[in-house]
Amino acid sequence: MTDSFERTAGGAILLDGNRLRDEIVAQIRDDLEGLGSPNVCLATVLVGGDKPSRIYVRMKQRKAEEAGMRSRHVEIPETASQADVEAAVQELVDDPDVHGILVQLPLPDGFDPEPVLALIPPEKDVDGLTERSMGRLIRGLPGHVPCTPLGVMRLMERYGVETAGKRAVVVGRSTLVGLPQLLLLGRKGVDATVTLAHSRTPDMIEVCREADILVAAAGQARMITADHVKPGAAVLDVGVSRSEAGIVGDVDFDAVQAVAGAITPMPGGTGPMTIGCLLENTVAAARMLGAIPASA
Ligand SMILES: Nc1nc2c(c(=O)[nH]1)N[C@@H](CN(C=O)c1ccc(C(=O)N[C@@H](CCC(=O)O)C(=O)O)cc1)CN2
Repeated sequence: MTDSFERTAGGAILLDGNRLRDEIVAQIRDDLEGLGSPNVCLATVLVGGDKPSRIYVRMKQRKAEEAGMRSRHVEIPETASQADVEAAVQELVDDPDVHGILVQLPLPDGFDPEPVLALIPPEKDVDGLTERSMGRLIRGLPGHVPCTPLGVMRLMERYGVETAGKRAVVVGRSTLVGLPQLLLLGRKGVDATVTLAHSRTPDMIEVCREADILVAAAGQARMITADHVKPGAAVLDVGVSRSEAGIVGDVDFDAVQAVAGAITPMPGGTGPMTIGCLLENTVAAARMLGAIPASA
């Protein structure tokens, strides 16, 4: 790992997602200004009134605007029908001025996300979560990659965490994070040897302690303790639990930072990177759709 980065009290490199997200936003803003500020538009769809989802969507819109993009927002009440949601998404699919479409997940109970996501063509699927984008990821074809696991990769790259020949353990098997993370870590050129651990994994501590890179994405507050971590390992926390005391990750930061070689804070680690990568995917979408010159 390269030195001269900010470190925790215990000496681990702080994998600062806010900082890298801000660098990404500034870079996109400069690039778009250099191209004469073309129309690049991210559309967000929020169904129902879930408070965290509303916060995430607002953050996405705000950062998109800071990056010099347009943002379009469609809000659909929980009383609407599945057909209403599908019609709203179809309208965005058909609109040539919209380059990226993001349906905030989870949808409220009673809505099926699959037919909604299936409407989004791969070029506009800036979340990378549709069947076709996931299939492309598995097949190694070009396409948008899910933002949170991509953000984990970008953080490791930015802070010089080596992956080739290293052992990686991903805890959690969600389609949003765990499964695509597994694929990204094992990709040619990244070349980690990856283990997927989950709620039915026996000997979780021993499995995690083998990891040079540990990605915690189980949604179990502070489940990763110092005992789970090999000294010097990079630990990336993707889990989010909300408590009276605020946001809590899957990693017991205070204990683990004393053992790890590098660690994400929570908040301020992988969450902001989800948004940074979403914006990068949106620029790539605009390029695929011809709104930005291919060579830029
Ligand atoms: N369609 C999608 N839905 C969801 C995704 C997603 O990638 N696509 N991921 C999560 C939520 N999410 C983005 O939507 C997200 C979560 C957290 C953050 C973030 O920056 N968190 C901050 C803390 C913010 C707070 O105060 O609440 C941090 O970690 O520092 C951004 C995006 C589920 N749904």
